[in-house]
Amino acid sequence: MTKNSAEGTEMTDCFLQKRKRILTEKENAVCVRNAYKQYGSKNNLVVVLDGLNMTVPKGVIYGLLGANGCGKTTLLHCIIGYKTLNSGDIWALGGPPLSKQSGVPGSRVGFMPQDAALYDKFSILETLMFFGWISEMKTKKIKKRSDFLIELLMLPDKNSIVGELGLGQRRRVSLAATLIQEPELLLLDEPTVGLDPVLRENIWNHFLDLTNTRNTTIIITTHYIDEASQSHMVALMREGYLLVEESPNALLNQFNAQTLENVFLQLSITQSSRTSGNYRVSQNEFYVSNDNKMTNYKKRKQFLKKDHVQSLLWKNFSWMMRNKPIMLFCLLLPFIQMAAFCLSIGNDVKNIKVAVVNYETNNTWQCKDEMKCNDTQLSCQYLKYLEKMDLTLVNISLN
Ligand SMILES: Nc1ncnc2c1ncn2[C@@H]1O[C@H](COP(=O)(O)OP(=O)(O)OP(=O)(O)O)[C@@H](O)[C@H]1O
Repeated sequence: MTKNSAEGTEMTDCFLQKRKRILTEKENAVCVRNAYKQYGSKNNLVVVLDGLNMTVPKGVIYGLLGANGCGKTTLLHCIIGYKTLNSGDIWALGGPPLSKQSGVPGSRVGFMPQDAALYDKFSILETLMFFGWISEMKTKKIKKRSDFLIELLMLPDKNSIVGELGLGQRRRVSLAATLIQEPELLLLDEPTVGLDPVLRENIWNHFLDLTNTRNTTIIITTHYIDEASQSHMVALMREGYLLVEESPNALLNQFNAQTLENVFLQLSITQSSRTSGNYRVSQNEFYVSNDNKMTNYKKRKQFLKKDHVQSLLWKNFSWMMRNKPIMLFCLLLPFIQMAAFCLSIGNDVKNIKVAVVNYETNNTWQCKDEMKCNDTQLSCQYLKYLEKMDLTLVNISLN
């Protein structure tokens, strides 16, 4: 356990108790009940979530631990609505999985995926501007917060191009993009993997600050047990469900252990020795009734949002400014096409014989030299016009 967490364990427990007391069913940030998720078909079936229950009260850091491939990412994807459960229920911020909540604006949720999903051509600042705008933030606030996050996450110059950054730096930019909007709920998939210890400490202090000052809820997946011990709640995921979901201090007391690693070892051994997978250390105290499921689900989906359109236009514009030759070609292409068309097949025909059958003048083709306003032999006009072009008119009779 780090110095920070050791000092804060008692405070953390008080903090958690206080949160629990004031919680009502509706106030949980995330609730998962009997979640079942499988991949593949009969011959190649992988059960990733197997009756998983999870309760995340508002305003806590929830550390989700588990071995590689145990299903942490899948669980986060189901909470944000990117993937759907085969069975079971999920409530997030009082409604269904987040992407299915029409009324949940971007500023309420931040998700940092495991792979930094960033636009390579943007600079760091442009990336943060883009994510800020699509979360409906004001430009001035984005700039201020960008400066803070660039310093906090020890990022290189704000004008550095994302595509030219190292993998670790790109992940930090991705974290900054998630944090820029100060959302109500943060879901972070291994945000600190491979980071310098000092930087990890800074980031965790910021997380603690967010929960204290803004009541932000943070679900964070990690492989580092010492890191997770700084959370207000930790959960250990194994074989498709959570073996435990408690505050670190309560677990240490309950298992009479010195470290969380010991607790998890005991739990894993106990689980392995049981034939059935029904052992659960803690039961979820904050059950949410079905009535809440549709909360926030009534507003109609907005098809076009001004901020989204602005962000996308800006993204494409800045791409064009960086690729001037391609932009010029795109702008000139219609003119080039028009010119090519006119030069190749759009010219007037010349030096060909044109057969004329003119019933208006009874094929005599004796047009008056001067036409008057009330003359009806308009064909004469047209034939005279044709004669002026380099055409040879031949009068023929069809009789
Ligand atoms: N789209 C998919 N199709 C088939 N199997 C998948 C798919 N996505 C994930 N899996 C499998 O589901 C299991 C859980 O994957 P998941 O990425 O959720 O685990 P994880 O705990 O996040 O792993 P890690 O810590 O390595 O990121 C793995 O065995 C993985 O191979």
